[in-house]
Amino acid sequence: MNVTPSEPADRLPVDASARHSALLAEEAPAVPGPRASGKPVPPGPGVTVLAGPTAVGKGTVSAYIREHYPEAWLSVSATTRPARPGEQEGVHYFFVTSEEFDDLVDRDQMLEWAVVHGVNRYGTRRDKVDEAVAAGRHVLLEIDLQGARQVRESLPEATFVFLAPPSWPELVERLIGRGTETEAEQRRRLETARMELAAEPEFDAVVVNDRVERAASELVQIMGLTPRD
Ligand SMILES: Nc1nc2c(ncn2[C@@H]2O[C@H](COP(=O)(O)OP(=O)(O)O)[C@@H](O)[C@H]2O)c(=O)[nH]1
Ligand SMILES: Nc1ncnc2c1ncn2[C@@H]1O[C@H](COP(=O)(O)OP(=O)(O)O)[C@@H](O)[C@H]1O
Repeated sequence: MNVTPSEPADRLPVDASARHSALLAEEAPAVPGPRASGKPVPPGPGVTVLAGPTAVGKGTVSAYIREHYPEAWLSVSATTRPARPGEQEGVHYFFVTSEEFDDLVDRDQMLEWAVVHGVNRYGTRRDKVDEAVAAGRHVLLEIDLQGARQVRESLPEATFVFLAPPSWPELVERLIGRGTETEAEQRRRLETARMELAAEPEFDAVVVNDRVERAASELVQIMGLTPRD
């Protein structure tokens, strides 16, 4: 008798909507609600750190601020990841080789740096931030949680803002909707996101990214700038 062996369920091909439902069906972690900063709004220029789980919209909110609030100074990170189509050197990132990144670290030029999502290194150039603060700018660093923790060690006076999703299902939707990661990578990032959400109490304030303009307006207010609604 010729019997076709059945495949284990986890190797069966599943369509995208089934994968989507599977990711959404997993137990949702607690998602923090809005929390005002306990710290007073800085009277002058200073550094604000924006962190939060993958796909919450950190890049989107930062891009909105770059476009609509030219008075804010957004740090441009150095990264070893290759540029994506449309990304410009010095605008989105400083794209450097692994050797160049090592050199920046060895010369203590990095305010903070981290391996993000297990592959590439990202870091903030200390000299650029110092220059911007000295020039009286309100500085925004959009970095990951490991980097935020390092900045808290070296610049405890900075303001630390956690960007939270409106809900866990919405975060899953944004990650899937962005469509830039494989399913395995999405799963890995969602596991990391669970840990990142648990770090919320380390931050001075929580801004919920429900609508980009609203979240940006709340963030610039925390930075000491005047929001435009
Ligand atoms: N620690 C640290 N993290 C950074 C820095 N720049 C970007 N990141 C983080 O790196 C991650 C990857 O960013 P990106 O390359 O734009 O990829 P994408 O978010 O997956 O589209 C995000 O979580 C950023 O917050 C940095 O200078 N330092
Ligand atoms: N307030 C929002 N409402 C709906 N979708 C959003 C919002 N903010 C961001 N997004 C979408 O969510 C996805 C992830 O945003 P992105 O900025 O890439 O996240 P992060 O930089 O935190 O990884 C993108 O497709 C983006 O267009």
